[in-house]
Amino acid sequence: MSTPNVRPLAAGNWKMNGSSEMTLSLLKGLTERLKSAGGSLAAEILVCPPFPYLAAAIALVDKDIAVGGQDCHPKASGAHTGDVAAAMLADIGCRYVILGHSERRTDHGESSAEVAAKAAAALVAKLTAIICVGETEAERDRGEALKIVEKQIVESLPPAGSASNLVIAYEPVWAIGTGRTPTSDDVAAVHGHIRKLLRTNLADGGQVRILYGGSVKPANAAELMAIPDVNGALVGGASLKAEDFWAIAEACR
Ligand SMILES: O=C(CO)COP(=O)(O)O
Repeated sequence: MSTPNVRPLAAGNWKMNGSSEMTLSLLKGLTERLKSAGGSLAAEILVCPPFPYLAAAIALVDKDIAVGGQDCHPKASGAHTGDVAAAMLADIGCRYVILGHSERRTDHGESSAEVAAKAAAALVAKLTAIICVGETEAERDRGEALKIVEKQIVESLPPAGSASNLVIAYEPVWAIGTGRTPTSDDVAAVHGHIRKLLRTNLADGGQVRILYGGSVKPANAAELMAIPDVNGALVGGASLKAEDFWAIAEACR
């Protein structure tokens, strides 16, 4: 549900999916829908393709659709084979970067301290950092969801974070790609807790956008977006189809 003075964000995380052809057809589909809708939606739209397709994506969209990376390195440059600096993302026209996704925490052993360092680098490069947090199924079953999310938030926040350069995404690990979602009450409890933490830790924490992610589909988007302190969605699978992602973006209001 809307938080005063906060524009929702509909963000598509393509993960390791896509091709040149798919980038072209998906972004054509989104820009055409946006044009038909009069040029803008209640929500800001963001797409985060894999690194090889970022430049093509930026060339295809006009400024009403933002493009972001899925990771960056904490250092500005140097001997880090395979990594990408935040300034490089900004240099080609990215405005956002997703950090600390649970798949990176698992696949690459990323700690919250590393996520905080990456977020600090993103802010220096004038990118908005989308910091992902979320509990595993075992942690939820043990009643530790709020505790885990709190620890991740507190440890991942960069010192200079503010509502203008920070977004938090709550993504329960067990809801990602599974078709399962928490109950509205459970989402409300976690988002409410995150809001409290943000208010405590940041001067304008009441204005930071908090996204929900994990099996968001056109069929459940409106219900999820109506929950207090849900200010948009971070969408995986359903962001790979223009029709589905558009329907979700329209529900982010
Ligand atoms: O991980 C996610 C987005 O970052 C969510 O993925 P799904 O929407 O495929 O569940």
